[in-house]
Amino acid sequence: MDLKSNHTAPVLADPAPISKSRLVASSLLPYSSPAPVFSPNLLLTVPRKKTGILDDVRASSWLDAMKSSSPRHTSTRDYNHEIVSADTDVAYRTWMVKYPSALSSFEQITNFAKGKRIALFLDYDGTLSPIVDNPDFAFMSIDMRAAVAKVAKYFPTAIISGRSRDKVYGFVGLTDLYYAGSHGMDIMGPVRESSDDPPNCIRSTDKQGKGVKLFQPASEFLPMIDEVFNSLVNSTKEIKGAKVENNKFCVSVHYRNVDEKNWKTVAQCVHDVIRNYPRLRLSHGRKVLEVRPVIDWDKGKALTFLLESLGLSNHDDVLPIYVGDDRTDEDAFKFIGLKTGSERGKSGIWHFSIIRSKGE
Ligand SMILES: O=P(O)(O)OC[C@H]1O[C@H](O[C@H]2O[C@H](CO)[C@@H](O)[C@H](O)[C@H]2O)[C@H](O)[C@@H](O)[C@@H]1O
Repeated sequence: MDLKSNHTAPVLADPAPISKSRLVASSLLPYSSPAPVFSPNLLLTVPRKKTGILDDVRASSWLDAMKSSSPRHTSTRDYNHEIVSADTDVAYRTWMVKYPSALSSFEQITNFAKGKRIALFLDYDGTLSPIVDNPDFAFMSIDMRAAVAKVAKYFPTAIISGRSRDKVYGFVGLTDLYYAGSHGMDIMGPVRESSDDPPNCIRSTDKQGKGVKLFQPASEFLPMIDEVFNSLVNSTKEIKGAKVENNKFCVSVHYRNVDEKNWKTVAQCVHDVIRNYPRLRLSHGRKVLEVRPVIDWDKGKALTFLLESLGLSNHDDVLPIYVGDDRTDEDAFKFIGLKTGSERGKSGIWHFSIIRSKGE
């Protein structure tokens, strides 16, 4: 990997699929076989409806989804060696074989990256910051900020978060990065004179006065999202521990601090509000229900948009890397897996094992 080159990278993400621990996978394929094959199905384990509207919160799949999107930690490992406890199930072991540790495979990954232009895409919560009880206090460490600042000197680097863009920028505070908030529905990216801008894309300047492209494909949903946010704040106000967060183009309803016996009530509140909005859908995150517009846009599409804006799309020598830990990150993994697969006839995923506290 040429650290002096000004561009590109492998994709690291955290699907936390069938496992009970946080994982980070990379869609890089090691040179050697057996090649881990990217399997989107493996990563998508929570039942979802196409419309996103839940028909019946009493259905067991609903609470199952809430529980499985917040897996409990049962295994122990360190950063260099996989140490799997006795209760780790077969599916998890199989997964680990298919998607080996990125840290143990680091040489393979750097070999793969040699001569390539890397673009780095990072999720925020659970990836750059630890998962904490209060979403307002999910600060990244000084070391993490320094590491991100350093890598951004060598490679174009973007954060793609479920948070509002302003909020995630407030947490990260680095000016050399690009930021996409609201699960990619609010992108501030680089301007490339030769590219055609899609509708909803405007040229603007950032806080430093630098020319930027602002792309908000769900802008028409702003009033609806505000309305839904207010309704959800109101309907959940009696539920102890529930917290509703306005992420501009989507709304998060947190149940991390709600007693599990009241999760159904949270679900019912969300259901009762969004049943009146057929153009909104629901997705699951870590102990959070996310209400978002039904548009064909996600973190994978945001990654594609940013690559294009950087002038790095459709180049064989470009290696995008995505690091993430949540279900919404799977859209980005999927894009990178498919891209890598179709362009190189193969694809690869690695994971990072990160010690996670119980119930995180
Ligand atoms: O795409 P991300 O940057 O990972 O954002 C996804 C959601 O992250 C935040 O919630 C999660 O982290 C909180 C702080 O650690 C934690 O309290 C919560 O339980 C997690 O779900 C954020 O608050 C959400 O708005 C984001 O959508």
